[in-house]
Amino acid sequence: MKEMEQPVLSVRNLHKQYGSGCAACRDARRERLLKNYCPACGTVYACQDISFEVFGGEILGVVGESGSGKSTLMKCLYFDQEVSAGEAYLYAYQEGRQNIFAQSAQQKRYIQNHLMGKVYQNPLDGLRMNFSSLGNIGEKLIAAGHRHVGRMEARGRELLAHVNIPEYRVKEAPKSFSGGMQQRVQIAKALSNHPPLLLLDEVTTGLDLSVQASVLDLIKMIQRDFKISMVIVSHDFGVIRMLADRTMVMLDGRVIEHGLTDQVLEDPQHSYTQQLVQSLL
Ligand SMILES: Nc1ncnc2c1ncn2[C@@H]1O[C@H](COP(=O)(O)OP(=O)(O)OP(=O)(O)O)[C@@H](O)[C@H]1O
Repeated sequence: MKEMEQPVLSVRNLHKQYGSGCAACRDARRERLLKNYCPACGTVYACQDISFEVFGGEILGVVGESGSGKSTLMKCLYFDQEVSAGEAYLYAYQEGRQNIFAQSAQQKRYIQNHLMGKVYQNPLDGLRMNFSSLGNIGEKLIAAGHRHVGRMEARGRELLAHVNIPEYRVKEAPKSFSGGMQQRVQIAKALSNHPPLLLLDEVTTGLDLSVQASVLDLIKMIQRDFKISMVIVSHDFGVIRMLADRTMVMLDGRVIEHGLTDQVLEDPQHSYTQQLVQSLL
């Protein structure tokens, strides 16, 4: 019998709140929230009880309006923020037997440096603007324990060529690049250690439409060439439709719908998803 495929990432009951809560909003009293916000104490319930899996080579899209909790979810997954509760398992880490949220700071750094890549909406968060593009990739390789300068440079050149940075510009710093080129360097950097999982947070937001299209094409090409699993967050269902195999719709910190992207598009169940799909027509 064929063994069940193990998920690359499995997230269970992830919860993130900003604030300690009060008698009016704790436990089962969440119906008293205004969207994700407790008017009595100001606590924000940014992510509530989020569970999902990502399988080998697939793209999971996360779509939702501003403030629905998408970026918080990504920050928690990449340890940019501590979760308030919940568990996550990466198959590449101890064969998925250890909750990565419960690991030491050192182990979390190991996971960040070897097993995950993240591409931020704002290139300032993912790149050192004054380092050369090759230097940015070198930094990530050094953090993962590489020391051989020649091999690191060769890897950097190979990756930058893959994301279409011209060979003659690889020693330039990203600060002199266009927004689209900066995102390409971020993607190359995130890929440098062959991570099994890539997290992309609103990576095309703010780019011109034609530049957006070229970055989306690049993401599709990377998935095809490297068979890498991805979680892609966007407020734009058009982006998710183009890239994601499965889609999770978030509203007010909760997942309100989850399914194959085609299914969600053809037969949206929740009224909010219906509005999102309508807006695409
Ligand atoms: N550091 C923080 N302190 C308090 N509340 C926060 C903090 N960061 C985010 N929030 C709140 O958490 C909620 C979710 O924010 P988040 O940035 O995850 O949403 P989003 O769906 O990514 O939206 P956007 O695309 O606009 O960033 C929002 O209500 C936001 O105000």
